[in-house]
Amino acid sequence: MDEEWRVARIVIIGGGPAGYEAALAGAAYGADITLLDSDGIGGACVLWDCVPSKAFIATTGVRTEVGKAAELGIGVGSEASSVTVTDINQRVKDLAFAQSADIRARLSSEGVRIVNARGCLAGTDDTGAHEVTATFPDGATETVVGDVVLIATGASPRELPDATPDGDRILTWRQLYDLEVLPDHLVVVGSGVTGAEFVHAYTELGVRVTLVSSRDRVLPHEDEDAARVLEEAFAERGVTLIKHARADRVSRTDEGVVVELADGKTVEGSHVLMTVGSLPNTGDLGLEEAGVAVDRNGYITVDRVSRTSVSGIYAAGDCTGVLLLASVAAMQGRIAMYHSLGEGVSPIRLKTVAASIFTSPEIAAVGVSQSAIDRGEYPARTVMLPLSTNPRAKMSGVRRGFVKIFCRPATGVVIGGVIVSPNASELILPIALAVENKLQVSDLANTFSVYPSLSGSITEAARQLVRHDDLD
Ligand SMILES: Cc1cc2nc3c(=O)[nH]c(=O)nc-3n(C[C@H](O)[C@H](O)[C@H](O)COP(=O)(O)OP(=O)(O)OC[C@H]3O[C@@H](n4cnc5c(N)ncnc54)[C@H](O)[C@@H]3O)c2cc1C
Ligand SMILES: NC(=O)c1ccc[n+]([C@@H]2O[C@H](COP(=O)([O-])OP(=O)(O)OC[C@H]3O[C@@H](n4cnc5c(N)ncnc54)[C@H](O)[C@@H]3O)[C@@H](O)[C@H]2O)c1
Repeated sequence: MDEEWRVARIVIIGGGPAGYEAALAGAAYGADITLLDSDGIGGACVLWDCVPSKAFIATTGVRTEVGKAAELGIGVGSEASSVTVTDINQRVKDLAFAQSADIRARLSSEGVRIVNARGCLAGTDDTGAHEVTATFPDGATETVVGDVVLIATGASPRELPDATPDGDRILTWRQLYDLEVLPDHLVVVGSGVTGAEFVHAYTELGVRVTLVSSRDRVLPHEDEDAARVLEEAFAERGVTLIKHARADRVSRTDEGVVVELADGKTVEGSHVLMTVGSLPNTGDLGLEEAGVAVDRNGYITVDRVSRTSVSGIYAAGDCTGVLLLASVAAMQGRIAMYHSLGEGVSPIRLKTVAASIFTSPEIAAVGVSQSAIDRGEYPARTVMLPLSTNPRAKMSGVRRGFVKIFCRPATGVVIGGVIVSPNASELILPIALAVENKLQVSDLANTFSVYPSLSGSITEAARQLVRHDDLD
């Protein structure tokens, strides 16, 4: 006898990578999916953060490549290449909106119901199913019912109380694409990944940049050797780096802006870009009334299969504060769907996440970090191979960069690595594959790499680890 299964009703709040990837995963299993999004499908990731910043950096990189031509004997220079910032910004915005439209079309074709509304938890009905109030832009409301709710509302730029962005001179990274002229002198406050990427991009366009870092170096959470390489690259491009400097207040002057630091010093510029982190979009979701636990910073507490403290309510992406990356958000969203639909699911493993910083050179890393090894948290053998000896690097005029690989001392199993080079975001994959699949350094070492290639440094680094591996 054929058994009729009731189709699971799933309500997803937020249409970024966490929400839309979950919707696609749920739809593939035949669930009835309603996706509520207030600001555009693709989320902040596609419209304001990841996608536009990477498109902007891809554009600015062209100017740097042109600038390198003279060194290789080609007679053009970056001074000759003019910049029309309004054209660059328009192309970036067009790409972002096109990407958003592609995702919307895909969701619709998979049968996902997309609702342009803000979602808020509104209790349960008689059957125990979760109710969500959808508030439309005109103020009208509708109640949507789900057996399962996924919260995927992302995060927003953190603002300092005395540095309110005005979209003109005091800017968040989401306001950069509306600039009609390039800043004469951009002050970037915050030396995390976002700050570093925009320092890089604007120097590529020839803009004078000052970076205000509250810490003793750029990229305080990343590999120290990689951060040092980036500081050298910044210094070469004339970036003024002010370390141990906390911005307290930013105000407008007749000419531009003045940033007041905690030690009483000031920094003047034409514009300031605030990159001082993000805050989760969890304030107006009815979480407290629903009993959904959040941490002291407002991030929703989840376990490794994206469950919150309330049965049937899941959360994924930046609103959970678990590694703020699009790839992690998407994985958390998919895992939430598989788990809620009773499919086989592996809990998320953060040690296998590969990530990249899109500076020049790029910095990509996966697995255990050098600092964790240095602290004695993981026994490991390590190798760091500079790119300066790589033939392909020499041919392309690449002077900076390295490959690091970390492996277990006895077995040679690869547990992490860092690559600093052009296209490190692409080159990290073999190391990520090795970490994910517990491959040994001998597996990497015995793999043919193309000659000449930058990836040759990965196999060479692995060979150096094999050579010292007495116990295998
Ligand atoms: C400048 C920058 C560059 C980045 N670059 C990269 C990168 O190169 N690679 C990478 O992996 N990650 C990158 N990230 C991180 C990445 O953008 C985030 O991790 C990703 O956006 C998280 O996706 P999400 O789905 O959790 O949230 P979001 O993308 O923020 O989407 C959430 C959506 O939910 C909507 N929403 C909020 N509240 C409600 C509500 N109540 N009802 C309905 N809708 C709601 C929001 O408006 C938004 O549209 C970058 C971040 C920044 C700031
Ligand atoms: N390429 C990528 O994948 C990419 C790009 C951008 C962001 N991201 C993600 O977003 C996350 C957040 O990065 P982020 O850089 O936006 O935020 P962050 O929180 O990592 O860095 C903000 C920095 O600003 C500093 N700061 C805070 N207040 C300050 C003040 N008053 N004065 C001076 N400095 C101050 C902090 O000490 C910190 O170093 C990253 O961890 C990453 O996961 C990823």
